Amino acid sequence: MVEMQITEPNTCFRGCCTSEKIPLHLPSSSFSLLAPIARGSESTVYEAQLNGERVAAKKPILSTSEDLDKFHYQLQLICQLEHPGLAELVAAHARPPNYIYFYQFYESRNLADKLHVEEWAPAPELAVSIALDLAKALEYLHGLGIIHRDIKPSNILLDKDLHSHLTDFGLAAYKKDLKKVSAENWKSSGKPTGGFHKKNMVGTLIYMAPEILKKDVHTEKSDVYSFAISMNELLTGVVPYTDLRAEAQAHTVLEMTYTEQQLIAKVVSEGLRPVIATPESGYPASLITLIERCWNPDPLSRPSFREIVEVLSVLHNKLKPIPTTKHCKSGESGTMKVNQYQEDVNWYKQGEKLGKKLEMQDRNGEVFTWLISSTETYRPTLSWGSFSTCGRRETMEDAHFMKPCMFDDHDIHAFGIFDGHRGAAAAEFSARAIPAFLQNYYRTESPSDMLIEAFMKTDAAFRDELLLCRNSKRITQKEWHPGCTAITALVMREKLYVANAGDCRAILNRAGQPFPMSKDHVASCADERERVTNEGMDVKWQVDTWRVGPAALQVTRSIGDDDLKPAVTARPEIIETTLSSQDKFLVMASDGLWDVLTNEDVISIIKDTVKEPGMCSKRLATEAAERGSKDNITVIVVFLRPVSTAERIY
Ligand SMILES: Nc1ncnc2c1ncn2[C@@H]1O[C@H](COP(=O)(O)OP(=O)(O)OP(=O)(O)O)[C@@H](O)[C@H]1O
Ligand SMILES: [Mn+2]
Ligand SMILES: [Mn+2]
Repeated sequence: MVEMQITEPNTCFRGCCTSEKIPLHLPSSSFSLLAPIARGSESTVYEAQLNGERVAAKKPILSTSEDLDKFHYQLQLICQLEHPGLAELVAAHARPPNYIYFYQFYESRNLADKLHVEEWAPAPELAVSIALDLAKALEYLHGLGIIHRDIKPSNILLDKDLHSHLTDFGLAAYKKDLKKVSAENWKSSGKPTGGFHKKNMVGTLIYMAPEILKKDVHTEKSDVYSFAISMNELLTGVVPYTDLRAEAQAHTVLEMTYTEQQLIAKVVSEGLRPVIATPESGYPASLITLIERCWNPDPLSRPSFREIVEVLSVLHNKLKPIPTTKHCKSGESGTMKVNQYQEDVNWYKQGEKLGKKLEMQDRNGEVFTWLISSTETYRPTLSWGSFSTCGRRETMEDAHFMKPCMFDDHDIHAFGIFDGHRGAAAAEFSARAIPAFLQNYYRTESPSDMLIEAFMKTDAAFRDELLLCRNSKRITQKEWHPGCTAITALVMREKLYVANAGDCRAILNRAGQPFPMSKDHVASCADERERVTNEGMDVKWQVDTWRVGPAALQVTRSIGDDDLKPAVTARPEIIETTLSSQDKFLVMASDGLWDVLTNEDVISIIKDTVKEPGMCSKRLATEAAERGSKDNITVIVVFLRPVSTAERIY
């Protein structure tokens, strides 16, 4: 216990904080900060010496006068507290230039580290006694009219006898002061621990009551909810939702992941809760029932801490010590590590190899009439460029190709974008195979047929190749079914054909207006949903949208995805049009762009960008990333009219 000398007048710099117990200003010689223990977004906690004793020094980052006001508010509040279940403030320094809280040092770390770093599994009677300590402390706080607002295992400190002490009063406030706070204010004032700071969001979010996630005002009952989530974590040893949550985003494919937004939605509207402790683990049913009551969606149905203390006290008296059991660690869920399945397959190369095979086939010198120059007089003048970025994703699964002057003809050009899911394999393969097929399928009836053939044949070839690799054990994972969406534009003299399967998109700037050259094939589109269902594949609303089959694919057409064939077809939809001088440029992109930019946005962004297709592509991708796109982004811009040098140079 640290014995403190108090120098009068014992107040903070402003004179608003007073205490009879602890000093509020200290000679600088009396303390020294040693190593930092924890760095939060709003404060750093140090191991420190105060008059020769070991303490924890919490130094908040105070950069605005608001922060200073908050410090004084918090200090006044903490000075009122005295309870064995709360971390004990032994001194404070509340004068410039130093604003520091000094707490008694609790040596057995915080409950989160204890559970997840140390993998500590307390015997049931110890877990119940920790819960009881905590419930008593909260009953005490609520009795003073104070709401803690940040109950979570990392704010529960254990002393050497494993008694718990609630700390971190950074968000604690008198209930009377909270009433007036509007949702908006709260959102910004609760920035650091309150969790609306993106970086820290998840850690705290999972303890927040549904009404808080809906931005209602905190009440005692929201503390009850956070208490329940924390106690269940103590009983199970599992971080809430880690069985569901993983790093990757549920995007085109739902890879068992829950993004933050989706988690909120589920907790709020579907009553999702962490997996609850089971009676087999040695906990009495009444404790499990109590937790369920405490995380009831309706705050009014949750018990008060007075009642919780009653129930826990009875339990505590009843529980006989039983041997400790080791927690079962939650499994490595989530992101598929595709690279582990396929070590030495280069899918670009596989696609190229296919092209070589096709070239060797006999062409017979046959040329179809549609390949012969038409009599139309209009000819677009093309210039093209592309840009692609991994964006915020860890892996790049987009691929593309640009093939000008096909068939050695200056008036025939092709461009394609492929957006992979469940790995990049299908996208990389298709980016080489599609142009190869186009080169070799001119004996079809029409350019549209040629495009359809190219897609269908590429899909078949890719799935064959995958099977081959599986049989030769170059791919070890049986249940790996990579796929990609695909879009390909073919400019043939004055004609433009766009083949699309999936959710990439192409638009023309026609007379200044966006002119769609493709339709998104996603399960949220009723026609597509019906088509897939008729093919005998389930389409269900999952997490955030309609999704296809067990793989929960968001798109309804793709190359690959052999677990979903034939319902998720590779057959593209073709849109064709005749180009005229009205048509300024074509923009094609993967959904990473269209997720955040409308067709109109795209047209207007190019309008004020240097008229160089590569730069336009880059500008669009950058803009999309800035607007929050979380996906890979690939853009191809094709100007269809001569661009003046003045504009090019800018
Ligand atoms: N009195 C103490 N004794 C030992 N360790 C402490 C003490 N106070 C804090 N810590 C350690 O520092 C960590 C952060 O403390 P605290 O929650 O008060 O800071 P914070 O900056 O508000 O954190 P947060 O990121 O939750 O907002 C605790 O989880 C604990 O590991
Ligand atoms: Mn904390
Ligand atoms: Mn905090």
